[in-house]
Amino acid sequence: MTRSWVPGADESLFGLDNLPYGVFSRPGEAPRVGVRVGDHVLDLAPVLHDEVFASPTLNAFLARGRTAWRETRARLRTLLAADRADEAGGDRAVVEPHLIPLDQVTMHLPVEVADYVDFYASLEHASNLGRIFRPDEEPLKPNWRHLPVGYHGRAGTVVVSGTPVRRPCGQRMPGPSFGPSARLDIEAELAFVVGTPTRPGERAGAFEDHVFGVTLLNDWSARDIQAWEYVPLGPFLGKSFATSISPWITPLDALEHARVAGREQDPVPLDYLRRQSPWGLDLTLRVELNGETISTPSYRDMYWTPDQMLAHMTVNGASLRTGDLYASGTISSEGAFGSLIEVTWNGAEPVKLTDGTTRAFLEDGDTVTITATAPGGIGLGEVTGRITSAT
Ligand SMILES: O=C(O)/C=C/C(=O)CC(=O)CC(=O)O
Ligand SMILES: [Ca+2]
Ligand SMILES: [Mg+2]
Repeated sequence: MTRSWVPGADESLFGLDNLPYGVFSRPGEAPRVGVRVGDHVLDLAPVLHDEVFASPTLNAFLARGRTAWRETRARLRTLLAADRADEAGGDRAVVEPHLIPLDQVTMHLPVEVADYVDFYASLEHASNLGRIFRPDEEPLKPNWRHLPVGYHGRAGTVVVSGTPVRRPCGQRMPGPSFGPSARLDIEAELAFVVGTPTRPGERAGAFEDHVFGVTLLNDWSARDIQAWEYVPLGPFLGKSFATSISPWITPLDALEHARVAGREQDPVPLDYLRRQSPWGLDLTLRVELNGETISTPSYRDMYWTPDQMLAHMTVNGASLRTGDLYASGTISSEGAFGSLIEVTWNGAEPVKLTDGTTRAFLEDGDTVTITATAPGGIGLGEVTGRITSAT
C-alpha cells in the first residue's frame, strides 16, 4: 500500500490504492469533478490545471481513454503520497488547500448516463426468480447459459445515491388493478461505466480499453407491476421509475487485487463470448434495511463476467457511447441474496427487524443502503435511498 499524507486516508477504505471519482459542489458553487481520499474530496481542476475537471460530469474525462485515465491516476498518487509530504515547496503545500471535507459538499450524479442496460448474470438470482415468477417451468430458459440475458433500461431516471425514491403507481398484479405498488423491492448490483466509445458496426475490443470503472447500483423494482407487464417483452415500468447509483466511480485499476477468473461455464460459450483475461471480481456487498444488515452477497461467483456482457452488447454492431452504463443484474450468491423477493421468498418468510416489525417488501419511510468492499482495503462507497409515499 502506498501511504498518503492526507489525514485518515490510509486507515480508511479510500486510500491511495482506491481514488474513486465523483462530482461534488459546495453551497453556491457549480458542480465539478473530484477524487475521494479518506473523508475528503480533492478538487481536481485547480490541482491538475485541467478544465476537463471543471465540468459537471465525468463524461469529457472518460472520453479521453485509458492512457489518459492511467496518467491522471499516477499523477494523483504522486501528489498525495506521504514521501513527498515534507519536502520544502513539495506537493502537500500546493494540494492541501484543494482538499475539502466530504461533510461540506453535496455529491451529484457523476456521469451523464448515455444508454443503460441491465443484465441478469447471477445463476442463483435467475434460478430463484424463475422459481418464483414461473413455478411451473424450468427456472432457467434455454438461452440463459448461452448468452448474458439483458434488457435496455431508462437512462434518464438513473439518480445519485441519496435521492428519495417515490413509490410508483401502475397496473399491478392481479391485473388490471391500478394503484401504488405494494411489492416494492431492491436489486443490489454492480454497474460498469463506459468511457471509450465504438463506431456503429464495430465490436468492442478489450474490456479494460472501454470500461473506465464500476459503481454500486440499486435497480428499484415494483414486483407487482413487473409480474403483470413483463410477458413477453420483459421489464418496463416496474423498473423504470428510478435506478440509484453510488456517487463514486472506482477505476478498474483500483480493482487489480479483486480480479478472479469468474465462474466456470458449462457449456463453453461461443467464441465471441470467450473470456480473454480474468474479469470476475472478488467483491462483497452489504445490504442494509433501516440500518440493519439483511444480506451480504458476493459478486465473485457471478456466471457472466462484465467483459462478456460488453462483447455481447456490441456483437450486433450496436455502438457504445461515452457514459453508457451497464449493470450486472442482481447479485445473489449461495444463501445471500440481492433482492427482498429472494430474501423473503416472495414474502413468505418476512425479515424481522430489531424494532419488532417485519418486512416482506419495502414500506414508506424505509431506507436501503448498499455498500461493498474489495480486497486490499478498497471501498465502493454506498448507494442509499429512502422510500417516500406514492402521490
Ligand atoms: O426473471 C424475471 O422474470 C425477472 C427478473 C428480474 O427482475 C431481474 C432483473 O431485473 C435482472 C437482474 O437484476 O438480474
Ligand atoms: Ca435488475
Ligand atoms: Mg431500475
